[in-house]
Amino acid sequence: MINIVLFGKPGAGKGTQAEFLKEKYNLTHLSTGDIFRFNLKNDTELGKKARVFMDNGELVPCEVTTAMLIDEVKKHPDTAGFLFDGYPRTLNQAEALDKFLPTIGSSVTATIALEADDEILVKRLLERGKTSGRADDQDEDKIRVRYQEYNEKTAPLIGYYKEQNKFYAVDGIGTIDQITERLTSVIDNL
Ligand SMILES: Nc1ncnc2c1ncn2[C@@H]1O[C@H](COP(=O)(O)OP(=O)(O)O)[C@@H](O)[C@H]1O
Repeated sequence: MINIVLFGKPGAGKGTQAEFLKEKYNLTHLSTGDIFRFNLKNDTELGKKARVFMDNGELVPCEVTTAMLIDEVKKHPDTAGFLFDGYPRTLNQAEALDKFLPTIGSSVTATIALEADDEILVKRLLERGKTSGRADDQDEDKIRVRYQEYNEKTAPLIGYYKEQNKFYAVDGIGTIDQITERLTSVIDNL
């Protein structure tokens, strides 16, 4: 089983690249943002718990997120592997994943970061906000909160995965194809 964590700041292109990678490597794509948005739209219990955090650009509490992620993983017992997109986003979540995956005989294979400059990303998100209908993409203040969350809570994961020799970074600026190419060359050499 191959498990890839796609890592990057909001707007770095994780979702776009995940669409290509999941086809190429036959992976199950789990996007916590997409799962939360689905639950928000359908007004589920989970959606009710997540809404206020998401609308403000804050992270949803780890207990809620991890329980949801584990449930999703368990729905795919026969998969060739997972492409985690948006999870883990805190050290607590990374540790939870490292505890859980061995219970299904697996582990994180690699974490690959899409790197890009904040100012470019903020512009991309505001552009996306015009068509995506995502409340968290339409307001620059909320976008800034997401970057603050990233810097405080998510950036420390780089060190966590480097210590395990599982961290790779690729340049996230270029055409979609160029970036897919960079990601596949990392994965093919794992
Ligand atoms: N692993 C996570 N832990 C906590 N909250 C999360 C997680 N993944 C997604 N969320 C919530 O969903 C929102 C949108 O997620 P996502 O679409 O991945 O955002 P982004 O475009 O900012 O990368 C986040 O701002 C956060 O509120």
